[in-house]
Amino acid sequence: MLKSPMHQELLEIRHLKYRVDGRDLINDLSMTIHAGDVHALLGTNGTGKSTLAYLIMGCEGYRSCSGEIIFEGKIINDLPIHERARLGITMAWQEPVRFEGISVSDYLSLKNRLASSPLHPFTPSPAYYLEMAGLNPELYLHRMVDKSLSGGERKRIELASILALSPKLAILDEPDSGIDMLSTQDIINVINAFKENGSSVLLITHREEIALIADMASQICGGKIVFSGSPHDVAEYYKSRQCLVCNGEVCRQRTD
Ligand SMILES: Nc1ncnc2c1ncn2[C@@H]1O[C@H](COP(=O)(O)OP(=O)(O)OP(=O)(O)O)[C@@H](O)[C@H]1O
Repeated sequence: MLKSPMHQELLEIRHLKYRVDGRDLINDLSMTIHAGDVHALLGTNGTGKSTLAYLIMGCEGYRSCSGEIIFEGKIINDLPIHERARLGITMAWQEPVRFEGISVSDYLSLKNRLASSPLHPFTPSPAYYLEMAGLNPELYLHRMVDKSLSGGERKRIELASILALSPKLAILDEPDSGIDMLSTQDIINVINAFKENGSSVLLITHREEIALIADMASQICGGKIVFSGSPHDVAEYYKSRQCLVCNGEVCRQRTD
């Protein structure tokens, strides 16, 4: 899969709307992610971050939206999830998937798209991906992907597997959620590894210290992007928000 030239628009979302039971979960949302960038999406609970991720990925039940989702210049609204994956969009779920009956090493080898490319000068091993995700390969390569792994360990293995896929766009939905032992530095290492791999990242988080490692950031509120800019500016804006559970009204008044 050829990488996009750096800094061209990789993903453009134009006037996206997604309505459930008479409520706009995503409300006229527009944003752009440039090739090679880590773009942080900051927002409090229930503001539509995961919904946006599912819409970009084209998950079941999330395809009847209006507006445009454009990937590398092509409107992908009508494409099912597997075709979007084939284009190079991949997502790490908030709650990682469990693949039982397979070793961690085999699981990461299956996902290692670079290993099947004879053109790639350096094929990272499963051990490399595990280390990038903060797990000691000696302790984990031969473990089985089953219930004996803790939630945090599964999440790290999931992140390692997304890295191995080397996607054009990795959507990381709260990579730090539910795993207090996944330190900020570990997350920074993983994000940097994505960048080194040439992947762009949509980094979903509600922690401004995580957003600060991005190249660009946007704040989502009430299903709408209310502010985009440098991670520092967006983090400052986010810290000064006046609502705990945000429906977008207060933020929209600030930007109108
Ligand atoms: N299928 C659905 N039907 C009705 N409401 C939904 C549905 N999916 C999501 N919602 C609601 O839409 C809002 C946005 O949900 P979403 O999961 O996108 O929030 P989030 O920003 O990812 O929140 P968190 O930080 O808590 O994960 C929430 O109020 C949620 O309850």
